[in-house]
Amino acid sequence: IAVRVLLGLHLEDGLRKVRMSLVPIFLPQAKSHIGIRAREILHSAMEKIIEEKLKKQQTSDYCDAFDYMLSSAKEDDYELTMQELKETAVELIFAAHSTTGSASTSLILQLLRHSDVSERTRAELEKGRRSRTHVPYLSLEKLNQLSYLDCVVREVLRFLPPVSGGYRTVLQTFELNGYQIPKGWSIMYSIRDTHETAEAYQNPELFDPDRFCTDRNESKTDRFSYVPFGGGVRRCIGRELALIVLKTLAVELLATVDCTLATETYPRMQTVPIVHPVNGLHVFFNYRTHGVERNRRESTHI
Ligand code: HEM
Repeated sequence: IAVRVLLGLHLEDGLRKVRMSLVPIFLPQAKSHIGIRAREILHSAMEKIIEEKLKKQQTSDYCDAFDYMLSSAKEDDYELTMQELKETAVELIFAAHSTTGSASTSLILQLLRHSDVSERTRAELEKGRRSRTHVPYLSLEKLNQLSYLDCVVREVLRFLPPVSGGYRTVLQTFELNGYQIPKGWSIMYSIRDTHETAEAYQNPELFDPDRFCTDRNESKTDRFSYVPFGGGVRRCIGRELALIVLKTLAVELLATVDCTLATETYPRMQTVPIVHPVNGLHVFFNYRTHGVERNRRESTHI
């Protein structure tokens, strides 16, 4: 879906299962080697698909992210190379789709684990709603008014940040906590460790959306204590979109269904390459009608 919507590309069935490597080093004995090979297969297939797409004339008004990328490069009199196109395509698929998918799963998991949080979010949603039978009309303004929902989404991204960290090249020697970091080094900053150890947070091991409520707002004193989207000039460009997607998902779910776990125990979480439950999250969705459950049950594997 991400490939089609973002890039207007159609991957052959066989390629859907190709897993991309996120580790940019070649280790013959390690699994990253398999990943790098898979990425080569993906890149060469993508090259063919991109060439076909470039040949085709734009026949409809619909533009995908790929079309925008090409036209904005053209505006700057720049022609993107095939390598740049392929890398951008893979980056967009991973950066936009896997991250939001991971955060959506974590959001549902945390709502399941914390029924008090679900109920408070639902109560906020139902405030000012004319009828209990329909999903409220969602405008951006309405979403922005849901302050507790904002705290919940922010806490999900602190507690289970989809991306564990990022890479940087040191341009200038600097000192951090008494350690000298030399110019030219490649370093990794850890989002997870930051969220688990930053002094700004009271009991960081607890899932506590209230830490972001206006009177506490624990991350306000330290600019880099809350970094689910990275920081600085290379901060995530999809941040606002991702927050809207996550809040919309929460509103839709809380307004229309009750979720229950379809397995006996909560799944174990894995953090590599991106935070996700081992073997997925299995959930029953029970439709809500007039506050009463309709006798219809659907189990979904997220
Ligand atoms: C919950 C969802 C998301 C999370 C947690 C997330 C997280 C991140 C992180 C940690 C980075 C690295 C920033 C850095 O190096 O400091 C990043 C970069 C990026 N993200 Fe996201 N992201 C999300 C959604 C999206 C979406 C929806 C899009 C596009 C529509 C997107 C596009 C990008 C791009 C293009 C970059 C590279 C920016 C650059 O290198 O300048 N992301 N994201």
